Amino acid sequence: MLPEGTQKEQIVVDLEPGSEWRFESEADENIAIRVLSHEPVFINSEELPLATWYPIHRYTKGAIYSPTQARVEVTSLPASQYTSTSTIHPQLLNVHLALERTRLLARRYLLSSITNAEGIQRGPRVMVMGPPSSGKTTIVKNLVNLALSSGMGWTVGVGGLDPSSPSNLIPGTLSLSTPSHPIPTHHLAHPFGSPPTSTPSNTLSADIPTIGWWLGGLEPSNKNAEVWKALVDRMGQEWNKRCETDKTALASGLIMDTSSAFTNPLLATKKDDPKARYTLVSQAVDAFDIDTILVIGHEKLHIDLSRLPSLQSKGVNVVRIPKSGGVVDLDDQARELVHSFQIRSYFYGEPPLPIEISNLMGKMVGIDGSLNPYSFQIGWETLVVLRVGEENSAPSSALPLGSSRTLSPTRLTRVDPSGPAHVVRLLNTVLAIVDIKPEDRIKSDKKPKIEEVKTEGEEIEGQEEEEEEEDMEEVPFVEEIGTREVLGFIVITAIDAQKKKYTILSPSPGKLPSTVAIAGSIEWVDSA
Ligand SMILES: Nc1ncnc2c1ncn2[C@@H]1O[C@H](COP(=O)(O)OP(=O)(O)OP(=O)(O)O)[C@@H](O)[C@H]1O
Repeated sequence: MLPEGTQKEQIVVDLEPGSEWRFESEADENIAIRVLSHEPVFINSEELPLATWYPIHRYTKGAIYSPTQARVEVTSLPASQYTSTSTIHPQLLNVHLALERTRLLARRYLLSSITNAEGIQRGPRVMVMGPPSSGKTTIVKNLVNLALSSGMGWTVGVGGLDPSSPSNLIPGTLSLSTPSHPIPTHHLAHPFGSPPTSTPSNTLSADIPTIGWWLGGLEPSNKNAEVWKALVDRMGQEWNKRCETDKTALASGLIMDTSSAFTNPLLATKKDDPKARYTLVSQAVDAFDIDTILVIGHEKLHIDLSRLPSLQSKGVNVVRIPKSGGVVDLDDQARELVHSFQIRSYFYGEPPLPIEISNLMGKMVGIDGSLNPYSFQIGWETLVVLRVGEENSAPSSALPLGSSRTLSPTRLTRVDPSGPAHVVRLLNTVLAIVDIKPEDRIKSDKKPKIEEVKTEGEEIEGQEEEEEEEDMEEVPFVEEIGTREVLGFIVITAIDAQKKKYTILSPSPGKLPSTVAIAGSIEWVDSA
């Protein structure tokens, strides 16, 4: 706080027409921005409100774009900041206008049966591809925000096929969300807004309905390719189901972020079809009926995809757009930090406004509230922890000579916490909770013990008295539950091997919606 009577010097950034002010805020740099002039100014195509402070939390990287001459005030200048007139906004606007035209024609067809020369009957379905740190997420966000700001009432679907930068859930998840208002860029936790499950309703970013599917890893690989395919198929079915009943969603279309692993032509190529290329790209195109692929920068990828027979036969339009000069190359440490932030804000809600910003004079945009996560103990036998996929089964070399594996690639393995290796592996593990219906149970003599979870850290009644030891190896559920949409996430924060109990962190109090959880390779330790 400044001593009374001292006037803090006003810091003003003047923006030339068509320029952007780029910033990278560091660990101790929380800033706020407000627009002083009457011309519109945008952050990732979300218009900043006039004369209202817009907070930007530490570690955020981004750019403020102004199509005309404009002035913004900042509370302090981050160490790394500059203005540039080389922006890709005009190209993004061109792409947006083409998509908007498709949406309008689709809506006329769907609502009034007015046909068009091109035979457009539904909105655009776009997939954005590019190498790591090429600006994929930023471009998706801009295109979504441009559509949501158009005043046409679109409800564009946002597909997250990049589990390392999940649209608005936890790293390791594939997601589908349908925002109805422009998505803000005030912190790096949720690039596409916060899921309603983790944040109370508010005025700025939350309340974005989101469905998630758990890969449990940060990218598709040859090892998890079959699980990935099953998840993507399910996502595609979900999207198509929605479009069958919701004409606005069908006309609004879908914009999809993808993993940078998609740029690897040999990803998921199998020995029995060695010539197959971009297998997972073709599969995603099929699952979502994608009609346009935007390739950022990468010339070879653009040519490869333009010539790919599976895409050519479907008439997929492959368009190359330039990479923004402002995109920041994120190293492993920065990525880990983002993941940790994302998981933390899933449980604790949006970070509170830093003191240096919350004390500002003048209007401030509405911000999300924090959450009160909840910790409790649950018995090993009560919480059934499973893993999905071949990765978790014994290596082929361990099989008897001459025999080959006939196991399903999406098979379930139950984690037996009594094995010392498992206990160590489960500590700090993020688990996805899956819904179990009565018909998912495989009938067996020994029934799985699925209990109600008691809250407030109480003992789970009756557990100690249980005489018959359950077979911890047995998976009492159909395989399909492993690739089902998830209900939420928990973290195992401690393990008591003597009492055979896990301590669990859950985003909200009350009993768990299900006691069947899927583990992956995502871990989290709260270091905030
Ligand atoms: N024009 C810009 N000015 C400043 N920063 C930018 C600009 N465009 C993107 N960034 C920042 O660069 C970083 C990387 O961009 P982004 O996350 O969009 O890339 P990506 O290709 O999706 O990355 P990933 O490899 O994680 O999938 C992000 O922090 C983003 O905010």
